[in-house]
Amino acid sequence: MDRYKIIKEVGDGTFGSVWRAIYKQTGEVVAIKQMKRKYYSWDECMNLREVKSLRKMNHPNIVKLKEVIREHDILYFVFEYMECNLYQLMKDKGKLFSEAEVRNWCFQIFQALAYMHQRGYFHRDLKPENLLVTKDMIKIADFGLAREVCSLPPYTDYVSTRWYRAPEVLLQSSVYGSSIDMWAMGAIMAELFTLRPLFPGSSQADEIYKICSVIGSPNRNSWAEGLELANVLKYQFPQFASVHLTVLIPSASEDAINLISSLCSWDPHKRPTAAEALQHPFFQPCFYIPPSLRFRAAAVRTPPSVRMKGASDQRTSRRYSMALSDSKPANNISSAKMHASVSAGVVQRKLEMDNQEAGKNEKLEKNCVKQQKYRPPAGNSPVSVNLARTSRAVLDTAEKLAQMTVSGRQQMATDSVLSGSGGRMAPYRYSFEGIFQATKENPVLDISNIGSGSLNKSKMGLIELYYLAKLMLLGSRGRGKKNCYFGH
Ligand SMILES: Nc1ncnc2c1ncn2[C@@H]1O[C@H](COP(=O)(O)OP(=O)(O)OP(=O)(O)O)[C@@H](O)[C@H]1O
Repeated sequence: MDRYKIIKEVGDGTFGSVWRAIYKQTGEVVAIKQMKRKYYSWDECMNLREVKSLRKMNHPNIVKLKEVIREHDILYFVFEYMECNLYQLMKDKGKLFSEAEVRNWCFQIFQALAYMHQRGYFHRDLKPENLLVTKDMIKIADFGLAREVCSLPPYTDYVSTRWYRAPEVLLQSSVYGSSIDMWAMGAIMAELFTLRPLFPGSSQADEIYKICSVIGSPNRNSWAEGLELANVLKYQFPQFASVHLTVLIPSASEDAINLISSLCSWDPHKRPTAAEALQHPFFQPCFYIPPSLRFRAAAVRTPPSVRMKGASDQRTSRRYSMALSDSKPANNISSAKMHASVSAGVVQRKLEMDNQEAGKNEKLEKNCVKQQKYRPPAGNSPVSVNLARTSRAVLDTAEKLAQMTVSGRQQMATDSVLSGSGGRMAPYRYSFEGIFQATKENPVLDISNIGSGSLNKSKMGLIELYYLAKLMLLGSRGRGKKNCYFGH
């Protein structure tokens, strides 16, 4: 730990306290989570869900675990540092977020969830406090409760914070799955619009009561399994008719309301998966750039303007991956608080984020995918099939278009023709302020902000115009098909 300079505490959770720190050698800012209980062996640490799941995740919207350190039986996780959590952001916000902001965040989170769920994990404790934000970027953190989809039920341990807890978990089902994350996302999305929790239950029973009072009590049609679960518990749902969510979330568009309603469906099978949610009309203005292109884009150039100072890349994290030292303690460290500089002691550190793990992961993913029931992305309506096709076409076209623009971009990078920021080029990063909300790490392209005055054509290269025109064309094709998704 003496390699880090501890700056200040930035969070205190159930299992650990989190500190902002600086990696002395490079000046990189990191977050160090000091676990509250002691760990007497490495095996114990490596068996932790947080370690097991996070070491397999490599996604721009999942907070990166850079290093694991055990020193004097105290366990530290070193993460990439994020400025604040979504709860803090909501708390400090004087006015409501714009729909574009909500969309941008949710799009990123659904991408991370799609990645995670596909790889056989679900988070189980999604809440605003576990969504970390730096500028336009949002990342999922706290994998303390993450579980493998393939791990065998029954799941009997405590999961999720009450306000975001899915009804099947409230009713003590032991066979829930990744759709509990989707429920939580519905509640979080609604909260982003209103800055108030949608189901602020004061107890387990009150939580169900609050849910009934918003989405209406379940019946045989909406959730037959739920009635059975309630029956087992001898629980009777309070009787409520549903309230139209527009009444509770007046600032949200019809598309947003439609997505929140499907996410907050009683029946877990009726909730969209993360991959399906990404194709919802609410995200129509967002544009997803496939990971293959992100890699190429990153290889071209990374403008300093969008890169966190000292933020590490994978190469940096791999540098620590082999290290595993074991020496005698020199000083004892207080388990209560970390000090500005910690002396060297029994140090064991490890980080696993290599391709071998990724390989293993693919296998797991395949197995999991096999076991999952196939569900068509958007019901069986021809409209939804069209939508799915349109989205696929958008992706394909994006890939082709971006391939076309790679060389052009590279060439122009040298003469700054396209630069919107003093000669700094941003391949695939669309540096035109107010138009594109995209970063290398999370290239979400939001064209919803394009307005008459927002384009500075003099700064815009032909390639951008072509790309933009294509996007708008593709985007407009889907219009008029809204509100038909997920059969609603
Ligand atoms: N990488 C990070 N960068 C900046 N702040 C962070 C980071 N990770 C965590 N935090 C802050 O610390 C808080 C607690 O972290 P975390 O949720 O991981 O701890 P926990 O003990 O598992 O909490 P919980 O009680 O939710 O289980 C977060 O809400 C966040 O504000």
